[in-house]
Amino acid sequence: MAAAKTYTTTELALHNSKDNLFLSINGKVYDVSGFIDEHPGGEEVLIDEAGHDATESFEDVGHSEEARDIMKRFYVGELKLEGSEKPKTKPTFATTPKPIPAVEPTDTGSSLQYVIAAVVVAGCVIWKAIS
Ligand code: HEM
Repeated sequence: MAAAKTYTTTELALHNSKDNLFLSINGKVYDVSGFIDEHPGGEEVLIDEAGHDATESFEDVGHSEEARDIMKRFYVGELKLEGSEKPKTKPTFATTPKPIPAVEPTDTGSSLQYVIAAVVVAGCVIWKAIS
């Protein structure tokens, strides 16, 4: 089997017309020119993503396993990132980390100490009273 062709984002962007429509999903490049009319989600969404990295929009739709199988038929190569580009892959968690709330020092500890002391004192008093 021939080695997969590698496409830069610039090369990918050249395949942006309806009859020559490439897009990239999770670092792989697909030629979906022949699938536009069959796409259950309609042709518009594919045309909108023509020549682009469509990972986010593809994953946002929540495509089925069947869709991912169909996709393999259109695989033409790998996306090569240029310069400072970051790879787009399926985010399995929120990409913006939530700030971890700072643990504010509370006086819960010291009030608990007062409660324990009060219980001990009360226990002693009761024990004295009944003995
Ligand atoms: C090779 C690429 C793609 C393939 C093989 C593919 C295949 C499919 C299939 C089989 C479905 C039917 C539902 C399912 O089985 O999940 C579907 C629905 C859909 N697809 Fe795609 N798709 C591709 C790319 C995209 C892209 C890039 C978008 C961009 C937004 C997109 C948007 C949608 C939408 C909006 C639906 C309709 C979902 C619904 O009605 O619930 N698809 N696609």
